[in-house]
Amino acid sequence: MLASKNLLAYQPTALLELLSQWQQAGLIKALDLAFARFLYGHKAAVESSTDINSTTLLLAALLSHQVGRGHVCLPLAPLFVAPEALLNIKPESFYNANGEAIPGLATLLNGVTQTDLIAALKLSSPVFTADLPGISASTTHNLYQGEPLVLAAQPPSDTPAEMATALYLYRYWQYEQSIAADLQALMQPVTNAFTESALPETHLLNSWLDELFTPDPAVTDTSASLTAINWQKLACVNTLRSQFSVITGGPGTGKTYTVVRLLALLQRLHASSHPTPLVIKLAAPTGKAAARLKESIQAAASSLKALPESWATALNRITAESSTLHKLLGVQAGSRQFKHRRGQPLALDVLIVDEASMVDIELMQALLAALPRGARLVLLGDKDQLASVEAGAVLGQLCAGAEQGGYRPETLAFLQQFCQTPLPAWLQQLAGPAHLQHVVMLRVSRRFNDSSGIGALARAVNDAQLPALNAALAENSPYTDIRLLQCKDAENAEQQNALLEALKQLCQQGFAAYWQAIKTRPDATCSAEQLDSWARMVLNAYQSFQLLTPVREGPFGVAGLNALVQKTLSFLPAAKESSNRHDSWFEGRPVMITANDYNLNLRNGDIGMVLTSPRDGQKRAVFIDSDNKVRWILPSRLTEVETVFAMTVHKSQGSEFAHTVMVLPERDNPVLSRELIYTGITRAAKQLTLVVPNWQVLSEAVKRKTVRAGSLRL
Ligand SMILES: Nc1ncnc2c1ncn2[C@@H]1O[C@H](COP(=O)(O)OP(=O)(O)OP(=O)(O)O)[C@@H](O)[C@H]1O
Repeated sequence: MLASKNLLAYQPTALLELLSQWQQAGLIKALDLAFARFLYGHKAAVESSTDINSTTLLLAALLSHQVGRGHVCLPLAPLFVAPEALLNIKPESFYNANGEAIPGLATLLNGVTQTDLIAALKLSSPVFTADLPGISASTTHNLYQGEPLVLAAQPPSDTPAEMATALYLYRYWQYEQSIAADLQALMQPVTNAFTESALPETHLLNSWLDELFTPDPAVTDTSASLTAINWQKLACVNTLRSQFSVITGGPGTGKTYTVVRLLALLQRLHASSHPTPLVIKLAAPTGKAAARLKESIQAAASSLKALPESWATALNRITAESSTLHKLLGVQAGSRQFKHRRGQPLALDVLIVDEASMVDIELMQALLAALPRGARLVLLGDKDQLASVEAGAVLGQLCAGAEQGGYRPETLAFLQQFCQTPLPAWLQQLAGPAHLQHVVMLRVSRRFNDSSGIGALARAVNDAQLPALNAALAENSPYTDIRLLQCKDAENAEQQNALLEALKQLCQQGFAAYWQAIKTRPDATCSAEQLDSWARMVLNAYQSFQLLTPVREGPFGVAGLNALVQKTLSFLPAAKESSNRHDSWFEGRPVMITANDYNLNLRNGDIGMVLTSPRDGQKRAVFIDSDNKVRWILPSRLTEVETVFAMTVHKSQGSEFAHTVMVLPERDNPVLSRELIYTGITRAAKQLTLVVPNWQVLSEAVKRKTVRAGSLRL
């Protein structure tokens, strides 16, 4: 019977037919099917004597499916443990439109072992077997003959068993290899002026660090050792040990505060033996994040003015200029390759990358390849945030285990020299992973202290503590910075209407500020400066209130919420005009750029506002560029834009809003995860409103932790 046949009994053509049925049923995408078909055709084209079998075709389609979901590879073992969790596709047989049973993944894998899969892959011509025991990396490289797939058998030592054997697209395998090799080189103890031996005496370094990191009056809890430890100082000093380091921490834990002090320290150390300053560059994955980094560095640098005179030269040499990573590396039209790459490196000594969780594997590989010899790389980011939109979760992998420290005895001993409080023994791990020796996690949030509901909620979500989540959001909770709007009964139409009404009211209040700002329009005789400062005021007022949602479709998705806002805000001509196909450029329309526009120098994610200039009565979209200049752009020049009363949580990464309203959909959706909820919550700087049409959706999302497959071996 067809439904009970397992994978090994399928001919390739029959398997392709089955994949086609999976695609029609929405289990996999057209691209995944096309990839399997391509491989079958590829085999015919190369007239290989070896075969391509149904196992390879199935796994290739599944790999393509996984890459589309952000994974770097397809680990084989979890296919047998929890295929649904791994792939988010139905494991059992299901039925097509004609009521016929179609075998699902579990049926296909019935009676098949991982050894069967590996044996079949190894027989297949499009599969290259890498990492064979006893064969060196360079020999492996020489053996490669252009196969599109790579079967990588990981050494079992420091990788979880379930990741042990994985199938890769060649490109991603290559990225991982390249990142691992570059990081390994950067993690060696440095041999230039910053080697540990070249550092000043510990007591001198300690006194410099004490000047930079004065005891923080905000940290009142000195009883608990974790908060008594000055993690910022440790992060700063740990960075001196090698050319690579990571400073991770939640919102407001002082990543920028620390890094600006690190820059001062590096310049001071460098000045003692070099006449010219270090060339420091700052970058972030998005224009918005780059602009925020610049602002935060400027603010943090100005807080250092009280330092003793001996710091003056070093402080003058701190740069706050930041750019996007793409701009730094030099995008080349029509090419995936950047201007700066291996052999044509960047001209810098120190590179600070903020919001590193958003850097995908391809960009990370390009960045590391473009670093010049001897340069220092510091990644800043929140390991608990959503990973990059494209495949990979490099920051997450580099920080895996950072809560527990994972420090080898020599790392802990080094750090202890700079910490008055004894470091807890649990931070030590005899053979701690190499990468964790370069990571320091900042653990005290200055923005969200003990009385912050946003902080409490973020912690509850991160720890998947549903009781704590309930308590933080309860009506009698002590927190004034968070508010819950919910339907207690998701099926109750009356409650749903009440929820929508409450959301409309919230929008009326929240969006009133920017409309008030628009109404302060200067008159036609105003100067260019007056015009710009009006636009700046409107944009700033707009930033104070933002709707976020995890999804695009449905009443609580981006489209539904944008429509709701336009209908609700009576002050917008939008309610009438937006229905007019020819004039969606109504005044007060907030817009987001959805694709980089190199001609206009606008970046994906930039937010602007449509305003009518009092000077000529013409509408323009107004943006503030990375140099903090106001730009007035004719709407007709903008092609890739969308209204952004509401934006996806993904798009909100790297931004924060005074009052964030996070609206969840009414039905569960596989994109909802703990990281997504955490990211949305932590976009709120002062006030958070959580809109929950169905409590089940929130609790399921918090339970769903995304682990992206990939296995950087360092
Ligand atoms: N040790 C400290 N003493 C006093 N103030 C501090 C200290 N550390 C951080 N702050 C203050 O806390 C606030 C948040 O710090 P900072 O912006 O550096 O955090 P962050 O981790 O970079 O935040 P984000 O999540 O926005 O990237 C800033 O106002 C900063 O000046």
